[in-house]
Amino acid sequence: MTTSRVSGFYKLSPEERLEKVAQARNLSEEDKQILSGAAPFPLRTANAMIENVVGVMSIPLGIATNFKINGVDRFIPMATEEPSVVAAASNAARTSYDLGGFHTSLSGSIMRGQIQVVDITDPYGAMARIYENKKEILDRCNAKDPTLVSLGGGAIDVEVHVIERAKQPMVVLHLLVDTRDAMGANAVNTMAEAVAPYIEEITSGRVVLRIISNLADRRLVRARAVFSTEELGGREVVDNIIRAYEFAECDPYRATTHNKGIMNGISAVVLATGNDTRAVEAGAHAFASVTGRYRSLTRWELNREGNLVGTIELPMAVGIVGGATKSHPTARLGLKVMDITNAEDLAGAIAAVGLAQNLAAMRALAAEGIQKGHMALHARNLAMMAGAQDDQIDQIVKQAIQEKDVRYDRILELTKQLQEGAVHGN
Ligand SMILES: CC(C)(COP(=O)([O-])OP(=O)([O-])OC[C@H]1O[C@@H](n2cnc3c(N)ncnc32)[C@H](O)[C@@H]1OP(=O)([O-])[O-])[C@@H](O)C(=O)NCCC(=O)NCCSC(=O)C[C@@](C)(O)CC(=O)[O-]
Ligand SMILES: NC(=O)C1=CN([C@@H]2O[C@H](COP(=O)(O)OP(=O)(O)OC[C@H]3O[C@@H](n4cnc5c(N)ncnc54)[C@H](OP(=O)(O)O)[C@@H]3O)[C@@H](O)[C@H]2O)C=CC1
Repeated sequence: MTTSRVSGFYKLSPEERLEKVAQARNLSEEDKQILSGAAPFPLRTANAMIENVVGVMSIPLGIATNFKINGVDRFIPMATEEPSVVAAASNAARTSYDLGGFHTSLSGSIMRGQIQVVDITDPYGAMARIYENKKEILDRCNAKDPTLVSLGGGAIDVEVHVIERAKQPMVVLHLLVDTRDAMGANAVNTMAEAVAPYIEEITSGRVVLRIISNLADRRLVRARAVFSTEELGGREVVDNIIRAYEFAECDPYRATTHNKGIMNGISAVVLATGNDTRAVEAGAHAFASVTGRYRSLTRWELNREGNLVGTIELPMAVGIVGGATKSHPTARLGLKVMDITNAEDLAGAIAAVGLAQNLAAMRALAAEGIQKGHMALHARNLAMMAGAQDDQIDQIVKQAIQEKDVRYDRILELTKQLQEGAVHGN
């Protein structure tokens, strides 16, 4: 892989950017057609993916630059409708590049399936009977997914919880399943449904729900990076970033927006790789409140050299097989662009983007304010809304930024002026 540290990538045309990525990653002509949207997403594929299909909806796909993750340079595909997100991620990653980039780890690839058992008279007796029959439970589950077992995964353990606060006590069996390179919801749900009649037999209770839990606390990803205080704008800016982080740690109103900023990056990569954005988002927000207080998913501190150290920790249930990861042609290429061939590296890359995204937003908030960078990029959107032609957008945006007036009204005026001028000029 050539370097991901590409200065001025954003100044190239979309075709030139694609060519750079294609050269670095050996993309074929067909790959390029798919990524650029020149090869339309087949309706037949869409119709096989969801129900009542009438068409497809396109979302822009950008490439974040400057990411070095565990010593490997990676281009990061991001699918998002929000301006300044890709720029921000690239901007923050840039300030960590020369200090070694991002380092990541994953606690495992274990998901939890929950089996809820009600109408039980002796919940603690039932709990004991489940543990006594653990081997048979796991064998029955694993018989349902020989592929997963052959890959070193499968059901590996059970946990039993008694919920006493319910109107009637209930027993909840957690099936712990190593889903390897798959997100695992279908695999886990299949096992949970298959084993439920046996659980009823053991417990003399009645099973109601049999479903995966999205609080994937046995699949925690962690990322760490050191960011250059000098490149972030100096000690005052960095001190303000730490104050901003402390604000999020202590106040749920701020923490929610802080974490939304993190998810700007995370959801964009999750979507670009065909993974389930809702599963990751639900897991992230639940994890942010497991202590009983909703808090930041990141932590920020200074190292001995006075540089900023950022860390992030959250559940990351993503796969490189299963779901839409292989059936969606662009998602498949998302992994190729990143040069990722296992779910662990994918989880690490997503966490790195979340960390960078958080820093970029906090730096802007703690220095010049978010609107300067964000609105300058949003202005292109506004110009298009105002009816500007492709060759008029740059001029209108430049003028609005110069005037420090990036509002739709003003951009509409500028667009009209330019278009009337062009008509009169004729
Ligand atoms: C927007 C920037 C990056 C400009 O920042 P800048 O200082 O004008 O950028 P620069 O010209 O000095 O360039 C620095 C690097 O940024 C990147 N970059 C620079 N411009 C572009 C561009 N047009 N397209 C793509 N990449 C760009 C690029 O990597 C470039 O490196 P180079 O290529 O020159 O070596 C900066 O102001 C920034 O990081 N802002 C933060 C924006 C942000 O966080 N947006 C998220 C949406 S707001 C939100 O939803 C979340 C929030 C804010 O509420 C969360 C929270 O509250 O915590
Ligand atoms: N609450 C939630 O989050 C829910 C999410 N979903 C959806 O479930 C989907 C994800 O489920 P998932 O189980 O991952 O998808 P799949 O069932 O499509 O894929 C998983 C299967 O792929 C096979 N496989 C092949 N290679 C590997 C490998 N290297 N590692 C692991 N498995 C491998 C396995 O066996 P085999 O070949 O036998 O299939 C495995 O069971 C997503 O679309 C998600 O939206 C569904 C319900 C609820």
